[in-house]
Amino acid sequence: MQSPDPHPSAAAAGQPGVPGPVRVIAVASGKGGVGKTSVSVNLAAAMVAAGQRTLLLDTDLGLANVDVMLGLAPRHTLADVFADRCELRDTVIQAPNGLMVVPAASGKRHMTELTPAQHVGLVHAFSQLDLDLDVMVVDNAAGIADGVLTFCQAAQDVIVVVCDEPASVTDAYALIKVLSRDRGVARVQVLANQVQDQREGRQLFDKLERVSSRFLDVTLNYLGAIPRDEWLRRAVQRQEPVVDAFPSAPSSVAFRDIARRSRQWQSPAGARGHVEFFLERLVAPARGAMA
Ligand SMILES: Nc1ncnc2c1ncn2[C@@H]1O[C@H](COP(=O)(O)OP(=O)(O)OP(=O)(O)O)[C@@H](O)[C@H]1O
Repeated sequence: MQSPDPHPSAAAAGQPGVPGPVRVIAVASGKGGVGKTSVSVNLAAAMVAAGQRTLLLDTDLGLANVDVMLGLAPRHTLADVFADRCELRDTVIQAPNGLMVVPAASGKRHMTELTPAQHVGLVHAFSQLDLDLDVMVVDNAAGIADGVLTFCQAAQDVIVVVCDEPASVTDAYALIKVLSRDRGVARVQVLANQVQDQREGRQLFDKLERVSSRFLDVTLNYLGAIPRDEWLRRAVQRQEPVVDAFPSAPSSVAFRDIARRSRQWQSPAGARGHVEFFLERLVAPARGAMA
């Protein structure tokens, strides 16, 4: 990977041939296995189906599985970019449904944590990517590692996926707490996954909301719920998004509804809504960490 460009955000919206506003949505969960990657893949696929040019970025260098879920066989991954074996643009692959994907690499234990220099390098690499995008969905690793927090802090919106297990709720709260206290994140979207019914989703949100409003200075929005759905499991087996494989499945209907509503989110005050905003916010904590 090349050294950072001193002017990484030369692109300005409105100029001919220059990418316009890109909404960056980070998906995180605290606890692993709650369905974060399923949510990232299907939300991104639903956005593509709605006509939005969407890139799905897998940042889980330890247990990456976006490519597996989509049946892709990447030649290069994010891990190759960090090892100077290729450029970021070489990693971008297109899924059959038109979704653009930057895959990570599975099993690189030594790479699970990005160093501040790697963050800066990634920022530089993104600034060189000449893609016309409306949305970038960032699938994060489970947990509250620095890299996860940095990606969430840099995005305009953070979706925290939670399911009805005590550890999921506790870990989601821990994630929201560090995002709010240490990273200044003021708003978090909560998505309940694998619910039996709508009431269960709302109850999960209420639990989180009660404790957050008492102890934290953060606004939680209830994004909705994805039902526990056998069709989603079948789609995972087929290595396809459920929204494409089984469009009328209950989970597909829920994903499309959430994708539609996410288009109506207001940008937080001060956010310019461009990919440069994401890049600058990624690079800022990295510079701080190096100082
Ligand atoms: N709404 C759902 N209905 C039925 N099964 C689901 C649902 N969401 C996720 N699953 C199943 O749960 C399993 C874990 O999902 P997924 O890999 O998306 O979780 P994750 O949170 O990304 O895990 P990790 O933290 O390991 O990356 C998958 O096998 C998937 O089939």
